[in-house]
Amino acid sequence: MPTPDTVRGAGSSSELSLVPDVLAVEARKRALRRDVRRTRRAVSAPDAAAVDAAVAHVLLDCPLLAGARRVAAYTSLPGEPGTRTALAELRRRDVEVLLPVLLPDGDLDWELRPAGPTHGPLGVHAVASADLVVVPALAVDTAGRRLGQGGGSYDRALRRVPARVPVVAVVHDEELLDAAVSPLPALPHDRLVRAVVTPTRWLWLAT
Ligand SMILES: Nc1nc2c(c(=O)[nH]1)N(C=O)[C@@H](CNc1ccc(C(=O)N[C@@H](CCC(=O)O)C(=O)O)cc1)CN2
Ligand SMILES: Nc1ncnc2c1ncn2[C@@H]1O[C@H](COP(=O)(O)OP(=O)(O)OP(=O)(O)O)[C@@H](O)[C@H]1O
Repeated sequence: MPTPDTVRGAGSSSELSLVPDVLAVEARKRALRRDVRRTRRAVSAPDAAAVDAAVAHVLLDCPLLAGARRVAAYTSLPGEPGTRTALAELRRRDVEVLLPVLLPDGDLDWELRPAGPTHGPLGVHAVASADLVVVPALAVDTAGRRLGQGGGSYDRALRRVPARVPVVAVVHDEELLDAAVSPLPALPHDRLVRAVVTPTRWLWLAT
């Protein structure tokens, strides 16, 4: 699959000439984030509650979760497809849930819910102990590219996740883009996600 938006990283012989490309990719990411945030602000409270329930239904029914004992996830923020029902159901099923704690440098520490024998943050590498990692995104394309909030937090966290552990992003249906038609802009540091969950379906991505 062509990836015209993927820019080669440091070490390339034409590194300097790529700087404007990097700036252009970052500008395209910013514009896309602005568009998605604007659309997300328009979601009504009743719709958000229905989406929260629908996400739980899709996520908990999908084979990604089968057998998982520890899941890294997140508590949804306003506008994001809700994760509250799914988190409550995971706890009801006695699945351990790791939740992110944003560090001052943008990296992510992790807390266990319910708390384990040791309370408090477990360290940035705790995400490696999950059987499944559920990540927020503003958009995802079918090649697995993910557009996040722009802090680079999950790019760092996902580097620590073993390759065998599936990473699944949660987006609204219209935020899942066809990579052949509208590929998301991406840079070398961007980590791909393996699957996506929307309020209506889940699917593996071409990674
Ligand atoms: N639910 C959730 N938790 C998360 C993330 C996330 O994207 N979603 N993160 C992902 O890394 C980390 C926290 N980073 C975040 C960074 C920015 C925003 C945010 O709400 N940004 C504003 C826009 C700010 C701006 O314009 O610059 C917004 O969305 O309106 C949220 C989380 C860890 N926890
Ligand atoms: N491994 C890393 N270490 C330090 N900084 C990084 C790392 N990966 C990415 N960054 C930086 O984070 C910034 C934002 O990256 P990017 O636009 O990909 O964020 P994002 O994936 O959309 O956000 P998030 O993961 O927080 O939701 C970039 O300036 C990038 O250089």
